[in-house]
Amino acid sequence: MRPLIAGNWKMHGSLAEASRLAEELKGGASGADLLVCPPFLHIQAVVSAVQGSAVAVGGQDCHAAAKGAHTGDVSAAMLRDAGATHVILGHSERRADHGETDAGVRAKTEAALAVGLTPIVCVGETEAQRLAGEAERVVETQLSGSLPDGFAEAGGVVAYEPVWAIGTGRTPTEDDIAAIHGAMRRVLVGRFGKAAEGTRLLYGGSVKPGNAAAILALPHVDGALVGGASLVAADFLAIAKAAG
Ligand SMILES: O=C[C@H](O)COP(=O)(O)O
Repeated sequence: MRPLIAGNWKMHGSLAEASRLAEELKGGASGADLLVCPPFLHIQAVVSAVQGSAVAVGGQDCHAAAKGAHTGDVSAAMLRDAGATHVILGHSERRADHGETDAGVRAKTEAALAVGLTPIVCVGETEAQRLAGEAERVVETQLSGSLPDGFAEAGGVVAYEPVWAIGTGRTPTEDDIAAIHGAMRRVLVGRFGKAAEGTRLLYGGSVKPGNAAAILALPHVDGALVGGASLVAADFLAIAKAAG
C-alpha cells in the first residue's frame, strides 16, 4: 500500500516558520503521501501554503463533542473547516499531559470520523512496560479500547509509538518493531476483518533520514509519524523518499 509519512510539529515554531516549512515541503515529490500536523493556530496558514500540492494537513487533537462549552478546545468540524483532512489522536504526550484514556481517545476518534477526518490513533508502551515484557499486551489493550467500530472501514490509521523512543534518539530493534506491527495487524484483522488488511500502520519514535529506509522496509510498517525530524524540510523529505 502507498505509505503515509506524517509530520507532527507538536508545539514548535512561529506562524512565519510554519508557513516557510510548508512552502519548503511543497515541491518534494515522493512515492509516499505526505501529511503535516501543525499547532491549531498555524493550520490555516499551512493549508494556504501547501495549496495545489500533494501535502495534506492535519490537527494534533480534537474534542469528542461536536460543539459546546469546552473552553480552550477545538472540535473536529473546526479542523475540517480550517482545511485539515487528518487528526492525530491519543498521542502519548496527550495521554500523559492531559490524562487521556483509551475511552476518551475512542470518543474523539468517533467525532473525527463523524465529520470525515482521518484519525491517526497513537498507541505504545512505556519503557517500564517493555522491560516487563508487556509491550504487546499494552498495545493490544490500547487498540481495543481506543478504536471505535467502523474504524478500519473508514480508513483510520494507527501509529505505534513506543513512549521511550519519542525524542530520545533510541528505537526498538527492527525485530521488535516488526513483532508489534504484526501483532497490531492480527488484532485489527481479528476485529475488523478484511478492511484492516489495508489499515496503514505507522511507526513513530526517533525516525530520522538515517534509519527510515530500514524501518519502512519492515513488514506491516506502512509509513511513519515523525516528530523532531519533521521540523527540518530536508530531513522530512529524505524520510519520505526512503518510503518509496
Ligand atoms: O508524533 C511523533 C512522535 O512523537 C515522534 O517524535 P520524534 O520523531 O521526535 O521521536
